[in-house]
Amino acid sequence: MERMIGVIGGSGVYEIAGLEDARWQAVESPWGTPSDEILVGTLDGVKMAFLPRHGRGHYLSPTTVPYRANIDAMKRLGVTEIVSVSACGSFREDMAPGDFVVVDQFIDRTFAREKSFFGTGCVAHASVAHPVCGRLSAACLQACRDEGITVHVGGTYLAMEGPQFSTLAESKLYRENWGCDVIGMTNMPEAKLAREAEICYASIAMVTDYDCWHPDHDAVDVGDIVKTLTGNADKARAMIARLPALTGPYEPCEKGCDRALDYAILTAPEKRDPALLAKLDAVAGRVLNG
Ligand SMILES: CSC[C@H]1O[C@H](OP(=O)(O)O)[C@H](O)[C@@H]1O
Ligand SMILES: Nc1ncnc2[nH]cnc12
Repeated sequence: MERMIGVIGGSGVYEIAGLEDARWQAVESPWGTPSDEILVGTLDGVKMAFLPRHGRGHYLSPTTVPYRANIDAMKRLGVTEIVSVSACGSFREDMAPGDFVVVDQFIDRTFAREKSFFGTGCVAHASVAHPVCGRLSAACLQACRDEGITVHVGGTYLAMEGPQFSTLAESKLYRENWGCDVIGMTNMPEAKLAREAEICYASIAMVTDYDCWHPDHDAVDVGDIVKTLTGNADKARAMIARLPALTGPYEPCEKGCDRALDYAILTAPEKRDPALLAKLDAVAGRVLNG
């Protein structure tokens, strides 16, 4: 197996620079059309694949991002690890706009999205107790530090449906009662689907604002967010450029992300739906055909 680092770019991150032999490649998926073509190339001898989550021109909302098609397309390309970079609001005074957070937990409050590749005809229950890959997250942390980025180790990301920002009552609930650190609209179900696809996943949340709980920041303003977003996007691209050198050649995941489906599928072989199995060829081919 060869390492291929996938990067999913969030708001403000619609391309990455410096790839050798770079080309935008269309990838077909039985789960729909991915957000965009995928920019493939090589960086320091490591294969890379970049996908802008909202599409170039930011035409997809957090609800309409085709999360399953995106993860499936990455799997079909041979991506072994996904680094997600996302804009987020902060619930903590010390996580200031411009800071990065290496997310390690999520609370999923999204409700209008398809969240699994599995279902009737092939039921599977993957564990997401530890929803990010510790090894990949450590590499991202190192890359941030090497770039001189102010980075926080660990944080709980509240994934909301959006597209509106939170009410003050919601913001206080997530911060004061639920102990969340940051808030965004896209990392769920992306992280869950990456786990089902047995792809290591790390999330770097880039703080753009203090949401609306902060006494000095009355309401979230997209104009202010965009100002911070541009600087964050530059830092994200610099961080990503350091990853190939830090990760080195492929090795099986010591945390087991690449074996997440080993005991997950419950449906008896004779009860499995051939049409669903065909769609699962990339995501679950290792366990279904192995
Ligand atoms: C730009 S403000 C809200 C928007 O930004 C984040 O997107 P992403 O996670 O893709 O960086 C947030 O989740 C919202 O979709
Ligand atoms: N405050 C916020 N809430 C949800 N998503 C965001 N993305 C950036 N800032 C956000």
